[in-house]
Amino acid sequence: MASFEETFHQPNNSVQKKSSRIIGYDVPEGVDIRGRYDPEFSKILTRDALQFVADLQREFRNHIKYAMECRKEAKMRYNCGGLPGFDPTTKYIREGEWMCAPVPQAVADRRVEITGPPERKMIIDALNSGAKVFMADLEDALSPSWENLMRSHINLRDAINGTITFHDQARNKVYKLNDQTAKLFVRPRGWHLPEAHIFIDGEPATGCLVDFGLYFIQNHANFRKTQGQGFGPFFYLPKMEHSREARIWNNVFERAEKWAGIEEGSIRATVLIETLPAVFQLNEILYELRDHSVGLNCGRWDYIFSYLKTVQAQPDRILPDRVQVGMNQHFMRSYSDLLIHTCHKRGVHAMGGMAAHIPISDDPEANEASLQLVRKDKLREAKAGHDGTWVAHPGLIPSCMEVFTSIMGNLPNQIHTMKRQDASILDEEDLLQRPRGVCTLEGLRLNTRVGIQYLAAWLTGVGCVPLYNFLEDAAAAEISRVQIWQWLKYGAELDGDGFGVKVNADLFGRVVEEEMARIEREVGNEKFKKGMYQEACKLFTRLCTASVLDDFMTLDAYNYIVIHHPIGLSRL
Ligand SMILES: CC(=O)SCCNC(=O)CCNC(=O)[C@H](O)C(C)(C)COP(=O)(O)OP(=O)(O)OC[C@H]1O[C@@H](n2cnc3c(N)ncnc32)[C@H](O)[C@@H]1OP(=O)(O)O
Ligand SMILES: O=CC(=O)O
Ligand SMILES: [Mg+2]
Repeated sequence: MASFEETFHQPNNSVQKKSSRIIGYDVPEGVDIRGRYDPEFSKILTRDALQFVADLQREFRNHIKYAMECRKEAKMRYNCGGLPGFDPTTKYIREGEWMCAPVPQAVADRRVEITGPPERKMIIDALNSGAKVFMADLEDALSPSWENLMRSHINLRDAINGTITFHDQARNKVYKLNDQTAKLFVRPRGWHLPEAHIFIDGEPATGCLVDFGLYFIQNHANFRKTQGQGFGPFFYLPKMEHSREARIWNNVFERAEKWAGIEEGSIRATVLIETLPAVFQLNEILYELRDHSVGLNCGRWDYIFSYLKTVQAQPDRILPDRVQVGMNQHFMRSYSDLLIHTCHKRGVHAMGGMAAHIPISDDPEANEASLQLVRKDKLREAKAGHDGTWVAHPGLIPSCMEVFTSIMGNLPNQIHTMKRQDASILDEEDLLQRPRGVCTLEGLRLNTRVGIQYLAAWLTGVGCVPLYNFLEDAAAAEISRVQIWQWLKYGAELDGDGFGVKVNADLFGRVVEEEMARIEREVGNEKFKKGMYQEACKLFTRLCTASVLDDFMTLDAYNYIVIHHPIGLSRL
């Protein structure tokens, strides 16, 4: 018999033997789990679940590869001076008379939705929060370490079973679900991210197929009984750039429905419109998903990030300070108005964007001022015709609920009452109008401080953090990263605060040094030493100064959080 040493260090550790006792996952042919073994995780990673994920991977991997190649090809066109626009070959879809399937009763009213990573306490708080929907986020708000991912699935399963509890030892407080809870949506990762702890046929699995597959197989039956009134499960789909990517999701849903023996159109999804190319595909995306759609959402933080990426080769499109790129910019307002018009024409929800403010607990005056800004933004959304909106923190729910109710009254949504016919004429010029505003040294400093702190948190497994009274997640931090890259590349002039200096490597180097010192002062010496600030600084600096812009900072950062077991196996 092989020694413990020999068996534990075998390259395929899906099944690890300790003496004669099996301590590994029971995997189907071609599947290799390289994440840590845990008996609790094995209840999620059942043989059936892994077979289902492997089947999805095998059926769709070439479609995904093709879609990712098309993204590269489009990027090349934009980098040669092109801009995204409406596709003449799909005019018949934009102008055709068709509707999405009727909205299920269970999710007709979505006036306030709360989001958050599926941590145990957070899920309970969010489901009990009084919001209509909780979007459990495996994407912008989650650092997708193996531990986080597996625990998220355990927590989601327990939430849907209604058995989830959490004991806060420090406060001796027990958390459990109320009788009335929010409806649960799950957001899997974007198409571009691999899941490097699960290999299928020798390749890392596609992250979102793992997220979808494990969640669906475990929960579809219970979800439809307890949450969806016969429909579901419900999803949010992030970061798509083209309707061909929506078609893959539609096919995945059909495949899953067939597998589960449930009616076609049971699964429903809201697509985040959060890339610049996707705003020219609103109809096409809804059309592909028309039997599975519950609308579109303005993912405005990623949208700004995507704007920066898409126009990266165009020095005349330098973005002003991040804080100035709000919904008052013509291109942002046009995006939201066109989205509302399109969704309502096709009979589905047009969801608003995330309020990044979070309560300021130690300063009532500042808190009230911040809440006023949120109310103003939400009033704009409700009046424009959005059917609901996003908040990141339960403290914002009552105000946002009040604002939407003041406009919608007892109606569950505005799908049939706010057609926004006026927005039907919005064209490429409106959607691509150059943003106005100024660049400042303080903007450069803030981007640097926020970007480094966010990455430092992400590397230690925290995907969403409060920084300077705002939430910072992957989408928001990406804006900071790409903005610095753009300012460096084109030597942007920081004239907004009277300094009149040009951004160059020297200035950025000094800012990084000074902001690292400030971070150390703010978080304290002890936390700074123990944290991942130096690693984050190195990574962030590399990303900002790269000669070729990285598509996503989380792709590089992911290499730091992948831990293969047995420890020491190569990661990708
Ligand atoms: C661009 C986008 O993609 S947006 C979508 C992705 N981003 C998100 O989902 C952000 C979600 N929000 C969060 O993660 C958090 O609100 C943070 C990290 C920003 C701030 O969290 P904290 O510092 O814990 O906030 P705070 O201390 O004020 O929390 C107070 C209470 O509210 C709870 N809480 C805070 N945010 C949430 C939330 N989103 N959902 C549920 N409960 C929450 C806390 O757990 C805490 O509960 P307790 O009193 O029972 O202990
Ligand atoms: O996911 C939401 C966003 O704004 O990005
Ligand atoms: Mg996003």
